[in-house]
Amino acid sequence: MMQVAQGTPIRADVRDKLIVALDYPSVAAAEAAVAQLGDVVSFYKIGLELAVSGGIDLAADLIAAGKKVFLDLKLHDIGNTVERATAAAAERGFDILTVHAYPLTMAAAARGAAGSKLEVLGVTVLTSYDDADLAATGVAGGVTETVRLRAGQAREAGIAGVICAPTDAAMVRGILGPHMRVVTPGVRPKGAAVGDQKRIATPAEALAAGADRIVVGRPVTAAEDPVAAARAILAELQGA
Ligand SMILES: O=C(O)c1cc(=O)[nH]c(=O)n1[C@@H]1O[C@H](COP(=O)(O)O)[C@@H](O)[C@H]1O
Repeated sequence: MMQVAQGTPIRADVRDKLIVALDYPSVAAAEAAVAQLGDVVSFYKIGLELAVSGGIDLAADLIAAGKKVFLDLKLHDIGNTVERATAAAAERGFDILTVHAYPLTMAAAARGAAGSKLEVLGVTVLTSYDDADLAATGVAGGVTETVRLRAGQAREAGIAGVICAPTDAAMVRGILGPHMRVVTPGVRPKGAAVGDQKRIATPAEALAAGADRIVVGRPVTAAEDPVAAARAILAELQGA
């Protein structure tokens, strides 16, 4: 990895590769984080905790401020419900929406997003799962086999791409080819607390394996200095 000197400006295309997960218990806490991160971060994720706490409406303010916004609801329901919820997310101007990578769910989301800029990403196997966790759900194959199957099904469904662990990214990139999206959570800078993640890699490793973007939560949001943490990750991505 090339070292990027401290203070080197981060290119806009590199900035968009870091998606910071706003996993906060209130809109006020999320707004404070966004204000603190300022121009350093250009892409945010609104996930379950913030959405349940009234955070979906925060997207309009973020979009008005020129940020990109990822709505992480990991939808999985009957086709009609998924299609309509996806169309509603597209209408609200989100850039990314997640669904679980089941064929009928992905196909319904593809219909809901048709004609919009919304990128639907299929969650293959959660980064907090290992082979034993997956087996406990009744899925027959291991993590690698299941990610391989679901990545192929995402391609068939005509959605924009997938969410996978950085440790799966090289295999997934091989299945999806150069034009579909590969987005990886489970990213930990060297020395960062791992928490409940099980299949992890560093920001530079994720990019080298073929990820377009990485999703990072606690290594930024729980850092003593979130701005410095985000800058360090961006410098690592720029040097990768
Ligand atoms: O869809 C996701 O974003 C997601 C999928 C996955 O397999 N694993 C995963 O951690 N995520 C999300 O990515 C973020 C990771 O947060 P940290 O572990 O704090 O970096 C959380 O908001 C998770 O909900």
